[in-house]
Amino acid sequence: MIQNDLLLRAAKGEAIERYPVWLMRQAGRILPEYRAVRNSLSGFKELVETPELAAEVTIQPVDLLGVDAAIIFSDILVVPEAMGCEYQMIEKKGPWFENTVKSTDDLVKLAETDFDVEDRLGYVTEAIRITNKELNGRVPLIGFAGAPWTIFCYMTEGHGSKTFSEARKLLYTNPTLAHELLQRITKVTVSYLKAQVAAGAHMIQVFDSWAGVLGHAQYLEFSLPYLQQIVDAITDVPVTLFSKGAYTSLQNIADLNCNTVGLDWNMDVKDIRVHVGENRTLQGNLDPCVLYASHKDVENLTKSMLDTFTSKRHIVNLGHGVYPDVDPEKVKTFIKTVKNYEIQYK
Ligand SMILES: Cc1c2[nH]c(c1CCC(=O)O)Cc1[nH]c(c(CCC(=O)O)c1C)Cc1[nH]c(c(CCC(=O)O)c1C)Cc1[nH]c(c(C)c1CCC(=O)O)C2
Repeated sequence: MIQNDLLLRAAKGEAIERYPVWLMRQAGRILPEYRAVRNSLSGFKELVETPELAAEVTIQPVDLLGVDAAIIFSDILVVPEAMGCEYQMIEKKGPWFENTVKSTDDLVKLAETDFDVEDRLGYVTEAIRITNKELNGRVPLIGFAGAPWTIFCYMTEGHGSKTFSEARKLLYTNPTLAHELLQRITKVTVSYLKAQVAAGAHMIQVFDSWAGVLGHAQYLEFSLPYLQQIVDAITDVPVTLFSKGAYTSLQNIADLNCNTVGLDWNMDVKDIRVHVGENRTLQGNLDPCVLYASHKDVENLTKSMLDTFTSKRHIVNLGHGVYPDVDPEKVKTFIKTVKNYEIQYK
């Protein structure tokens, strides 16, 4: 039994007393308590791969910030790694893959997709089990994975990019290879997410962080069918699809069998509600930069966002992950404002 199950009720469209609130990338980054754990280790990956410590930093924002959900501390890049593309997390630079997939030869060198997820990613499911034991039902625990398109971006490009032109190049020069790789990623992602649910994740979020580099037709061809396979396979818990920058495909995303659609801060909540209707919960979407403003402005701008909601079907969040140098006190003001806001749509 979960004591505070607001998040799950909001995702399913059930009655709520107030809007639930959590932050993407709340585990880590902004908390000095996170950095203390992180700095005692050799690096980010050691933290990700040590279940007791991953559980500890997962729970920190619940204790210190008062969010209505925990999200398991891990990374979307554990999936390509399990498939045979090892990554390094380079300080101040981000992810780096020594081996990328650019040809059929590269594809055949990858691991078979029918490996046992517990074998290669058991540290994540173990972290989920430990977290739930320690949370003791206080709030739900969110599991997650990258969308196949976003994982494809890292596996082909090898690192972050503004344009992901290497990834997009493949869509034109070798679409067959692209689809093969996307299908492989999808297969592993489905097994991985099922393992997270079996271990105790109460909800799943799929991050399509690089949706915005694709045009509408390409999104429909290279991302949406794979998201569809995922939502159709994860049936036991609510699923959120967050496709950053996918303005022109939002209706198609909402038409998939998901519970919640994540919105980035450029998306207009009112407008999207008109198009999506009452059958989906919307998550988001305060500009993460609002948290650099004064406490008074954080409060006012959060209230202004809440005033645009015309439904109970909302989960409050930022429009993307919280930025690393944000003052945790501003995050607390954001959370407090949401908690004190009187909801009109019960
Ligand atoms: C694109 C992406 C990645 N990882 C993730 C995404 C999708 C979300 C998004 O769009 O922001 C998802 C992610 N990464 C991390 C989480 C933990 C849970 C949470 O708090 O939300 C989650 C959900 C931890 C992390 N992942 C990373 C850190 C920082 C590393 C550190 O502590 O040294 C954390 C806490 C590193 C990471 N991991 C990634 C990058 C580009 C980087 C480097 C830059 C950055 O910090 O964002 C890939």
